[in-house]
Amino acid sequence: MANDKRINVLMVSLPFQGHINPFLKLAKRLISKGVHVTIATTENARHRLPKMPNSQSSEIHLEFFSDGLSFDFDRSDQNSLINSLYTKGSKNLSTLITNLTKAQEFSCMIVNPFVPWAIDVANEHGIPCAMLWIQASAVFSIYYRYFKNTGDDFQNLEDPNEKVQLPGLPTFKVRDLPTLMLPSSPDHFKRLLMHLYQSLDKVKWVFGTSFYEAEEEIVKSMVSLTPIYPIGPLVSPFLLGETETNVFSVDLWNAEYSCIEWLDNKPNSSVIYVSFGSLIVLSNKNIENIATALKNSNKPFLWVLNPGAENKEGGADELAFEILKETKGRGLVVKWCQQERVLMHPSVACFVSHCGWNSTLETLVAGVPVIACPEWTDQPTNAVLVSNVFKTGVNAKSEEDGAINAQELQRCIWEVMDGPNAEEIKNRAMQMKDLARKALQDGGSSDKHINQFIHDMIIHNLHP
Ligand SMILES: O=c1ccn([C@@H]2O[C@H](COP(=O)(O)OP(=O)(O)O[C@H]3O[C@H](CO)[C@@H](O)[C@H](O)[C@H]3O)[C@@H](O)[C@H]2O)c(=O)[nH]1
Repeated sequence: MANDKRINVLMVSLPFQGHINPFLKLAKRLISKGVHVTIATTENARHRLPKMPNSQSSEIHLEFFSDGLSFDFDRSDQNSLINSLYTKGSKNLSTLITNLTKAQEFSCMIVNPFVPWAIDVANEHGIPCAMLWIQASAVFSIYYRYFKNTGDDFQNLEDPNEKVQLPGLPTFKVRDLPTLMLPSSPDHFKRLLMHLYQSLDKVKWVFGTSFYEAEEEIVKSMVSLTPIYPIGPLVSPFLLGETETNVFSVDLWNAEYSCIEWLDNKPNSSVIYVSFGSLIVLSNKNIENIATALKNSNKPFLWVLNPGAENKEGGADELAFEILKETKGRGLVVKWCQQERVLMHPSVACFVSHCGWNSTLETLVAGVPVIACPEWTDQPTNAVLVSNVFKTGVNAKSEEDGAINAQELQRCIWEVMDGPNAEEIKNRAMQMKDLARKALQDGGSSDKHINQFIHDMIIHNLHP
């Protein structure tokens, strides 16, 4: 084993876009402070993420291990993927670490929460472990109280309208909680989260991708339990007004650059941007309801109906064609765009979003008001954060079956763009933009947490 005392960090994440990108952003921060970073992800990333930075051209060293499944296995079968990662992926990661540590010593392994078995692998190898929580600190805190059963906070999860009052958070309803803890969620997710929370005593540091000023009360409420240190917003440097010297993000699909030219020809603060992230497959009913709201809103719109939206029912492309015909050139429908550039474009007025955490953080940094249409996992909770904590948008009430309601969406678009509260929402969004940028600047709250982490690793290297 090498005996030099430089700081080498090994990060472990699955190659989903919303999972690996925050790791790449953190890697950039650490590298800028002299830390050497290796990221290990599963082999299928090579095919899944066409724009993955390659090890030769980037300062990040990339390593791959097999998740134990064949190349053509359908990984949307999450139960099989999780099982294979537990039985085979963990062994393959361990072998990789054995080989890597012949040449270098790792001061820390930073793991993605959705691979909790990696915490055990770090422990077996005697490497101090940190976790980068890739969702809102609020979600970390809610799961914590549920999976560690810290009190009687959750009386009746069967009733979506039951109220839940948790420290540091506004009053929630059961329907606003992260869906993975609800009775309707498949057991494999609950087992995974239970394992994660049971393993927390083996984790030396928990970091969040958010920033202190956005979730101050929540962060404070965790101090006496397991503290979470926000080190974000971990978003693209472009959004933060920094120059991007190297590729530090990956994209699932190639972006359609025509969007920016199209936006260039629209008046300031006039366009509704619509996107549901990289995983959600919109039902035809939801596509139709969004289309109706956009048509009746009478404003220009840019809609990302991504390749995933070619849903099992079929017909998303035909529906998109119909919308464009009916709105007579007011809209543009694309399969993928450079979201960060779209959000920073002066023509964009608001974002109709599923409230995936990365998109939510990006809206905070860009100062763009949100109309939240959450679907599952952390999105309902993020939607409440947007409307009741950040106060940078509104939460569109869904129908009883969870579908998007066209009239409600149209009303929310009006509220955010033209209603009596529109100015206040925009002002609040601009305040958050300012706070988000300051957090990562020298001496900002996130910068201090990153410096403290590096300091702790140096001390550990000196006194292992
Ligand atoms: O046309 C597009 C659309 C999206 N994006 C980017 O894709 C990412 C999407 O991430 P996110 O908003 O987090 O959504 P998902 O891809 O759906 O992320 C999954 O993972 C997140 C992190 O765990 C969770 O918060 C979400 O609920 C879950 O669906 C963002 O960085 C966007 O900028 C683009 O670049 N171009």
